[in-house]
Amino acid sequence: MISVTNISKTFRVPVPVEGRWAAARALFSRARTDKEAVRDISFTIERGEFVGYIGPNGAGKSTTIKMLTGILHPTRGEVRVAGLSPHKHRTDVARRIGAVFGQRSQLWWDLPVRDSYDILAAMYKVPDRDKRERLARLTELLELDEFLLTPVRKLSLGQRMRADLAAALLHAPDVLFLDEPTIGLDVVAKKRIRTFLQALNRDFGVTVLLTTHDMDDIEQLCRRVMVINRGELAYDGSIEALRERIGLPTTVKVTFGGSFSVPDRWEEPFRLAERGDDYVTLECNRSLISTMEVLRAAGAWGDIADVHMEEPDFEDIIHRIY
Ligand SMILES: Nc1ncnc2c1ncn2[C@@H]1O[C@H](COP(=O)(O)OP(=O)(O)OP(=O)(O)O)[C@@H](O)[C@H]1O
Repeated sequence: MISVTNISKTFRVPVPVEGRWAAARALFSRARTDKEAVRDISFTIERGEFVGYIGPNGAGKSTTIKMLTGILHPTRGEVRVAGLSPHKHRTDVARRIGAVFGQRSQLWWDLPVRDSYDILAAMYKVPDRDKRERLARLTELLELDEFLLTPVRKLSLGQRMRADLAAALLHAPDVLFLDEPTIGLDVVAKKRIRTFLQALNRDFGVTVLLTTHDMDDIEQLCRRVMVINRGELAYDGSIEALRERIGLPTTVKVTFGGSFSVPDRWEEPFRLAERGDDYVTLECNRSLISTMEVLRAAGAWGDIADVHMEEPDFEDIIHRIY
């Protein structure tokens, strides 16, 4: 559905000026230099995938999305969305894709939400019947009823995000690009958006590329994650494989029913992290040993009453990569 081959994007930017009166001198300086915002990135995304695209501020995420949507043209390399070049076939590609930029609405600020949908449907040449059917379905799924007649500027952030999602889906795109769709939302509103996105991907087969700084978004929604750092693709694969690659330990807390004794040494590759009155906390790398094997070993130390397992926090993993 999306194929990206060795794309790079270079911007001409003013040369940074240092020293006395730097700001004033920068204002009048004509010196320019090249800044490579995206460097030699390649990936493919199949139809129906839900992929997370993450990276620190300034890593090149938005620049990539802009090249995928045809807003920017790569300096080098090739982009194909549904077999088409977003730059050369911008209108055709626009019909196949939807985009939501959390920081900025594509709705008309002073108009009631429903009027924006009428304008967008006309722009995308959505037949009247399709528009009515889709809007009815989206209204139900996103609970738009309560504010369809309200001007966009009066909506809460959560309502606006739902309204924007519906706007991006009115022309039934195959691919949805989401840039921070849950930014600034409270827990309940985030959950609502995530549930909707899950259903959209699962039930309607929409391919989703999600950019976010919210690691819970990624963990709950994406099977695959791509990490970009300083313009380069640093990782592309599953969250589980990323956990294993970084090698942060899985923690297993074993509580014993009665007395227990910890031997001085054992064969299996796990370590004792903590010992309490009635429990031990063990750390292991699950690519080296299964939890069952850890428990089998700990079972020889006493009667196990309870087991609690914790995977390494995704946030910690990301910090390691950045
Ligand atoms: N139009 C532009 N002209 C010059 N430099 C740009 C332009 N757009 C982006 N850049 C630079 O390219 C780099 C990548 O920016 P980009 O917006 O793609 O990052 P990002 O990963 O989306 O960051 P964030 O998480 O902060 O949104 C940054 O150093 C940015 O300053």
